[in-house]
Amino acid sequence: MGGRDEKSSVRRNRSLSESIKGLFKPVGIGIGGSNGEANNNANGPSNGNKQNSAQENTKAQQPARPSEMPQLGTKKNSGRLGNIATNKEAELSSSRGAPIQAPASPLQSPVLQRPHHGLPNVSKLSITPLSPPGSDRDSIASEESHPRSKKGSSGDEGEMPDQRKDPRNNQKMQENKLHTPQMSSESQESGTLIDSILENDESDEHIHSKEHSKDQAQSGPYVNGRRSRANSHVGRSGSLKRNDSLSSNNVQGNKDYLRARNRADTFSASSLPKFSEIESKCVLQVENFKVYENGFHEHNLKVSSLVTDGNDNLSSSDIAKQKSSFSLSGMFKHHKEDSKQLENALSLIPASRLSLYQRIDRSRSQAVEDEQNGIVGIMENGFQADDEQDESKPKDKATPRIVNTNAAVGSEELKLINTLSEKIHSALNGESLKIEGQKKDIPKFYEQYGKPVGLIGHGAYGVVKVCSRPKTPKDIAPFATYSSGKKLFFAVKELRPKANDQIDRFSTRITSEFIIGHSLSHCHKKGTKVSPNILTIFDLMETNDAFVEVMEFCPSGDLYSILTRKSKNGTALHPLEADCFMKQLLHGVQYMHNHGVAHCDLKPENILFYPNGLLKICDFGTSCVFQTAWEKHVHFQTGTMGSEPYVAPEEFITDNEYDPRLTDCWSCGIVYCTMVLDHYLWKIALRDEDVLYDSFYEEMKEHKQFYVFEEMRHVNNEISRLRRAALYSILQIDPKRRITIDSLLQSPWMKHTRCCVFY
Ligand SMILES: Nc1ncnc2c1ncn2[C@@H]1O[C@H](COP(=O)(O)OP(=O)(O)OP(=O)(O)O)[C@@H](O)[C@H]1O
Repeated sequence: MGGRDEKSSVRRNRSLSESIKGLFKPVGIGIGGSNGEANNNANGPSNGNKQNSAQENTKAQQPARPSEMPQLGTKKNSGRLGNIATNKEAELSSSRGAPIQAPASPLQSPVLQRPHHGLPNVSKLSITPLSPPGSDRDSIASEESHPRSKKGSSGDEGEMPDQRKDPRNNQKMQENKLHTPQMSSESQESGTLIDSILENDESDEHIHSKEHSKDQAQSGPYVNGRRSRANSHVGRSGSLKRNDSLSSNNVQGNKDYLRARNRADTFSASSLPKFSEIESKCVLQVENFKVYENGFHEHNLKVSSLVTDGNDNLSSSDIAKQKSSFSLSGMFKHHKEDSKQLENALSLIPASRLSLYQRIDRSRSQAVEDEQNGIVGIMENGFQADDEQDESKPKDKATPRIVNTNAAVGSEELKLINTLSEKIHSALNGESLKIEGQKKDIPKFYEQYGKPVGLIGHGAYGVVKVCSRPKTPKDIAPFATYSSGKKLFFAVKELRPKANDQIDRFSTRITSEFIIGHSLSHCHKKGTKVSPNILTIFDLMETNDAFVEVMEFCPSGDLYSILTRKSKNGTALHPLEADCFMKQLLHGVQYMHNHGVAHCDLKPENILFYPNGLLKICDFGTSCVFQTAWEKHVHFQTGTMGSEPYVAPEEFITDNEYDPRLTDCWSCGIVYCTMVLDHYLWKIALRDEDVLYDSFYEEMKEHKQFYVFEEMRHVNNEISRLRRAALYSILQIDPKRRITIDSLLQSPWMKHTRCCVFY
């Protein structure tokens, strides 16, 4: 493993600009660069473009955010390279004797004890300040109700019996107040019901029966546990329920639900079905997360607070007032100053006879047909004659031959990149934007996206505002953004160069962010659908003094805020809720990978939510294109990308070429652990720098186990086991041994996971 020196050489092999370098005829200053290289490589750029673009894009070089929403105080530095949230407040509170908010290791088996002697207080990795000593933690986190501390619990029998019986361990637990994803007795009991419910998931029938017979052969306690639960399931109310959870009513309930549930391909972002409409009893409730007798669940995430109502001059006390009094109805008021600024915004996307989406669709469909018919007009230089019907285009241009019709970056995106790059450079050089026919044809900003109604957050390049407009007859459900009543909402992110930004770097950053996000949320060939888990990017526009990116609005904000809010109440996410999020995350990442793009900065801050639990991956500013439409092979990366706690170990090795899909997979694993543990696993996956990671490394090497994973509890033994096995395969230090996203989605754990979106 590399040391710190290696890490400091933060760079990236192939940013978007590098990926496409030379593939398309430059328009002067565009990202396209020289086409000389491209002519030598019909299949796209070589893997040798290592020189520069990492520094352009890596977040390591971004200063901390100018300001943050008050409740995100600790977010400011969280997870940014070189700027980790060690969380002074957490240290402070732990030194005051606050409960340790971490998987301390009181229950580890003797064989696991040695490696983590002398570990620092893991609470330093907390993502939020700890609760004050003696604070009332949620039942799920309560050590008293921990199944393993409960005499006669049917919890994890057969897994770690010695530990559970050891009174010293129980005492230590009392001292440490474990704050890991332990299940309360109630949850655990509900888990027994959930256990039987999960067995009846039609889609998992085969897997389950396989697992089940294996289980019968291997694990007596689990089978016995199920038998012993046969007639008594205790719900939240404590009332006894008969074990006929799949009575005819419930079966009908399931069918209704399945009918109403979002299929990924007929998906409506606006609303998941209301469970109250379905006849099924709630058997588990943790805050707003409810699990029903028919096995499905409901999230009800809180709607984020607006930081201001659009007037940027509000003081922090005003902000606090705003926050507490915020409701979605407050978003219906428009704010004059912002309206003026945005009213004159002009889209940088070129107007054309055909809409961009139509053209992208056409070019992809044409490529598929050509491929099927064996027709590829390859020119001498290996490029394909460009015979599209865009009349405005000079006839002598050629595009490379498309070999991968799934790729997010194809010829239309290349054209757009060059156009945008040119326009951004012109704008930054003070030249006014020239858009043909802009006055007549192009709808004004507020007609398209409405007027500003508030400010949702601050990013590294400016604020994020919320705009809303009334729905029109042209807006047909499912809407591509959040809708409430008669309104549609959009998130509008300002992008302003920072004082020390070079034009090229800024231009590359926003072009990457926009093009990758935009193409991912629109690219699909005939017969395939866009993933519901990728944030839709609508537009990139220029105002008088900034660029603005118009996006789908996610009213429940990001996962980081959700976790920090939860942490304040002393809870992590319920494992069933976290599993649902994980499945959605993996589907989103799988979609990206299928389209030749790796995210490279997956972390809670880049995962947004709808109140119904629908997850959206956002922030493609550091994503890399590992395969364009002209490339058959995956290009590997070098250099470190992303935010330290989520970065895979192989990224820190100097000049090591790694598969960005596997590093994304590692980050997903860390994100999952953060959701259920409520703290980072480690600050950085470098043995020299992080004793926690070192401990993980040693344990995995010597015992093929990690005490944190061994102690994690799910709703029952079987799911604990399946999840643990999956976590080991995700967090494989050697990427060659790491599971792929595709295989992970096929793993028994994910197959058993009920998810809000039906893929
Ligand atoms: N589409 C959206 N819907 C709802 N909230 C959003 C949306 N986009 C951003 N936000 C919120 O706005 C805040 C700032 O977001 P932004 O992406 O600008 O921050 P950032 O992480 O610094 O971005 P970047 O890394 O691209 O500079 C975050 O709290 C985020 O949750």
